Amino acid sequence: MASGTGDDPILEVDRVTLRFGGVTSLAEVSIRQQRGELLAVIGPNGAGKTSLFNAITGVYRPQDGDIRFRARDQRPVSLIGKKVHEVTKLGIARTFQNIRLFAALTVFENVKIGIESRQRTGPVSAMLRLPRTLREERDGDRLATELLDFVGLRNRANDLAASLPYGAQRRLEIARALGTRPQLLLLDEPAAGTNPVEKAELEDLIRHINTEMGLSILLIEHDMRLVMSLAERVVVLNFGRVIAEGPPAQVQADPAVIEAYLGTRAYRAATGEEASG
Ligand SMILES: Nc1ncnc2c1ncn2[C@@H]1O[C@H](COP(=O)(O)OP(=O)(O)OP(=O)(O)O)[C@@H](O)[C@H]1O
Repeated sequence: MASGTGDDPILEVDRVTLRFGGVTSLAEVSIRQQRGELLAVIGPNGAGKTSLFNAITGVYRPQDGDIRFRARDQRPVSLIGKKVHEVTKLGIARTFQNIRLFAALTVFENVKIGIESRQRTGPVSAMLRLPRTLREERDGDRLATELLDFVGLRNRANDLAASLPYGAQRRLEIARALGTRPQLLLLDEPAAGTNPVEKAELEDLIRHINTEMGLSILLIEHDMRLVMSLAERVVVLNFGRVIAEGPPAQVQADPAVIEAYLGTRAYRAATGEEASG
């Protein structure tokens, strides 16, 4: 759901280089995402996809380059040197490749944690239960219920997060991320480990977040069918470099991409070839 025809980037990754000792996980990576766009980042294992998310969200600080985020009606802000919670406050949320939920808390409480990370009340006013605290709490409860409704988990609100089936845990993680009221949502392999039914539900959910909520989405996903069906544009990383970008069909037919993927599980899944080694 790219917004109009004008150039209105929400995220600009500008020649970013990230190294760990001798390993270069991102090499002069440049990516420009338009507001409202559902952009996928693909690439073989170790290509640098999660490193890119970690660089955007303040987990890692790149040695070179800049990353700029522009919230609606705001000036661009550099994310370099920002802490994880500062990046969240600016309007960027993420989910993780390996689900990170509070297993011993309820479904509702998990979403409330996301919401409270953006609320303004400090510990003192929370303790004194000042009017603003009470109002924020009511608003937070309402938003949590709406989000659980949106991801189809309202009837599981009081269950422990750990008791949910795997696909539902993935949807809960997305609800928690949405609780921070992001403008840009980073999804790191949201369908990993899910069965075909759960995958179809996640596909619908991701599409709705993009079209109904109007959020920009940056999606890392190994499932090519999902990428091809959801993404408007695809960026391909290999050994930390961007080797191709464009509409899904064009990227899929790109010889450099085919070569990078040849023999990998993702390629076989995409082409329907049998796993022959
Ligand atoms: N904290 C770290 N310390 C050292 N090397 C790292 C670190 N994080 C990432 N790397 C290296 O950076 C490279 C890119 O890794 P990254 O996890 O970003 O790839 P990926 O594309 O997300 O892979 P996958 O699809 O397997 O998740 C790899 O060589 C990895 O070993």
